[in-house]
Amino acid sequence: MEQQPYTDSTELLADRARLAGRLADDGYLYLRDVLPEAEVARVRHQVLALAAEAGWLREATTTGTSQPTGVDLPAVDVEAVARCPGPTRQAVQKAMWCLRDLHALLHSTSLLTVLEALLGEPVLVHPRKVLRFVAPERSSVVSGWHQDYPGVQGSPRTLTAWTPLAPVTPDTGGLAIVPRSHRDGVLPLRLCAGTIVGWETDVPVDVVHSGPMNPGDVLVFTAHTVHGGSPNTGGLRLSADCRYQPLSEPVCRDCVELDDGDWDDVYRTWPGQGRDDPLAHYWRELPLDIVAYDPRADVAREREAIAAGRRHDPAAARALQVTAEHSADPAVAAEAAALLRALA
Ligand SMILES: O=C(O)CCC(=O)C(=O)O
Ligand SMILES: [Fe+2]
Repeated sequence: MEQQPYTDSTELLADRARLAGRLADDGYLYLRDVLPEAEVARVRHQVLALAAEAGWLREATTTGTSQPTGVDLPAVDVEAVARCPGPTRQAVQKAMWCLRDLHALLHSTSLLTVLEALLGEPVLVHPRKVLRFVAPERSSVVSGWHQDYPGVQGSPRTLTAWTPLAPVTPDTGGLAIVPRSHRDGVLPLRLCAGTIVGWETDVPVDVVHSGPMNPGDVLVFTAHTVHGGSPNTGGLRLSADCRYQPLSEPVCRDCVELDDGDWDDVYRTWPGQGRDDPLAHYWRELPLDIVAYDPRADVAREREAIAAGRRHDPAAARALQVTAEHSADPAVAAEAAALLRALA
């Protein structure tokens, strides 16, 4: 697998047609200095404050952890994060994700201008944003090669923006992109025990684009571009991602509604509990075509994981665990749990 640096498309920002042409050719854009650095730093400090409160950080130092760009990041106390009981860890991550400034950052005018230029029409910013707090050793399980479309559904023209909240170095790894991988629609998957979802895109990966990134830089890629998080052997990797689509196209309900709790729980942490806040429930004013999530591909994958489990295929371990925890069919979940125990 050949590693090459991202193609820097920053200078195409002034030329909408060439910018859109580059995205259509390569399946992604690497753009420097799109987001205001002070706004990124504000979110980073708030996330780090929550991490410190949870006891997840070692003493902040100004030596040793200094990154090349001069951002001083405290080191993560990996053992403390590992010791943290699951529900507490989820609560801390949820508190990070709820931060109003995180949501506001992903609505920044400078970023929306780029996405409107690329989509050529009014844009829906997906309400469900993602914050990733990746401690070094957690990265033995990576996001793995995948396309966003099967999970996001709705408009196939959806674009993802991925942005680091702290510098991405070769050690922390960032988001690797398989250039020109977006041209053949939805690609097949294969079982893979080392990824978060238990599957990865089943295509040969010859060339990968990656590289260091600074706060303010953004990667934009299509819903069919193959990409995945790189292993993190360094310090904390902090990033945010969000999806943007043409407002006129269908959007999947799961990109708008939360699985656990409702949006008012999120806004409870916002100033004035989000009352009269233009960022709260903003999509309710918009003429959305909301469609149901189509579970057929997930169901087929659950069946495949079960079949592989019955063959004692160790590659099915993670997919069986996900099926055991999340299948909508209790009999399938129970069989997945039993097959997983048999594999161990
Ligand atoms: O940061 C990662 O590990 C994965 C991010 C990703 O898959 C995305 O933003 O769509
Ligand atoms: Fe993704």
